[in-house]
Amino acid sequence: MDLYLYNTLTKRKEKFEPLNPPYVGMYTCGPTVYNYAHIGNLRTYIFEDILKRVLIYNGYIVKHVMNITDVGHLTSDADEGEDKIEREAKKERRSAWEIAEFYTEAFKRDLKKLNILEPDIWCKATDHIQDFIDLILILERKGYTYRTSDGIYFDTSKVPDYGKLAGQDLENLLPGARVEYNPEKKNPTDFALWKFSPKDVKRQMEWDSPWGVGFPGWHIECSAMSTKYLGQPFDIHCGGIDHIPIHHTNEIAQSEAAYDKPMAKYWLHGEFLIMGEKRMGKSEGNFITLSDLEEKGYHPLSYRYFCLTAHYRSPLKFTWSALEAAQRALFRLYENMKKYPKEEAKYDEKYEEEFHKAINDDLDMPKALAITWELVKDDKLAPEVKRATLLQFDKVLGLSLDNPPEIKIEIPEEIWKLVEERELARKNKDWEKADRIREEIKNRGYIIEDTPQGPRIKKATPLTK
Ligand SMILES: Nc1ncnc2c1ncn2[C@@H]1O[C@H](COP(=O)(O)OP(=O)(O)OP(=O)(O)O)[C@@H](O)[C@H]1O
Ligand SMILES: [Zn+2]
Repeated sequence: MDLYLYNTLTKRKEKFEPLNPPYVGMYTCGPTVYNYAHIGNLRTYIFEDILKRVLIYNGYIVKHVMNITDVGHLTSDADEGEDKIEREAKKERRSAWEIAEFYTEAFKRDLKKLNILEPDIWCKATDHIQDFIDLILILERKGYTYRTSDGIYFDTSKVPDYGKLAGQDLENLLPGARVEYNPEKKNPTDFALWKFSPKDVKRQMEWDSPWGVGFPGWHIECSAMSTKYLGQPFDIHCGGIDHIPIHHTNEIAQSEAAYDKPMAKYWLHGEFLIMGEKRMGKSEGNFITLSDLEEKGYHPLSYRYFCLTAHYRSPLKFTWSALEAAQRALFRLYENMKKYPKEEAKYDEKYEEEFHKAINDDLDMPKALAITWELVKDDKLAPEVKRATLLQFDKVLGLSLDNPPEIKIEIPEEIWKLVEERELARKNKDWEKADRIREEIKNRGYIIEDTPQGPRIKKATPLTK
């Protein structure tokens, strides 16, 4: 079945035709590891995971590379301000290396909790300094670079189709860059390939280079590492939509200038998770982490399910009530799954075809979920066939349907005591007392649900409180 994907480069949904089938090279811009990922960042990694699973579902052999930016990402994407890692190191009074290591591990744990398949190659910027220098040397030799007092810059006016990814004329590009326009730059859109260490502050991360001691620009990192591991051109490059006008535009400019061939064939971008009226962002100061959700009684996979309810190219507004609804739906799916007998069966071909069509239509996950529920509600299908079909879908959904998780929460001893007291009151038909205890338990942050198997205790979420 043909697979269609929306390509930011051509602004069209295109039939996916890899350069070297059945192999697919895929590069996803990884995190800048100066803090925990927020659930907005994680929405992008969930979208990329769905993309990768859909490719695998279609029989492709995917080589997935993800970088870790542990140096060079400045507080402004326009090459101004402090290095995010060094700034955090100062704040936390730890070394920049420790900060990077700590948040890299935290990031990997988040991915695991969300059932995100691990990349085949993780590449860390600080392990590839020589690769960056080599690429800058090629650009220098070809006349694309110039020197200012604070670094080596790329001259974007030398690239006739600069900005083609964003599809705007240069006047409209990079409003941020123009505001903070460094007067030594020849063009507002020019960007740093190598920055010199400042004279007044000692940096923790810095390296010698043919131009002076300093550190790489953020964009050169992804250009050099993607080409090193996937060649050029490679098939798919992705990230969040904020990467279109600056980061990916600059990656394309450097890589194509260096090698005179396209960088990647397909460019896919995930829309934002919105919090209130703005995108969720560390720099926006309105962010929530996966641990915040867990502390409030939500399972990470409920967040994954929540993300699947929207198309990756639509903004998604985060609300607690929507997350609550997603958790309920997911756990209803688990309840159904547990009821089906674990017998060998083949999946239902009609449903599988519909599901496959939906995912191959530019990853239409809301439709794929609707088909999933249609299947669950279909009385004509044998339960073991339902199970087999759901397991087939789960190769893409990634919701652990074969092994539904429980929400593991620590229930304090005192709450158990109250639960037992309430059970006793109920046995004695003292309903008033039982209700009083239920209220008491609720005030302490837990919810009792009476089920035929006895009481079940859950941590109260902001909505059930
Ligand atoms: N609100 C959001 N919704 C979805 N994806 C997002 C959001 N904010 C950032 N992203 C994406 O998350 C990924 C990781 O970004 P990165 O680690 O560079 O975060 P960041 O830019 O430092 O975060 P922030 O801008 O929030 O401080 C990128 O692909 C980026 O496009
Ligand atoms: Zn990148």
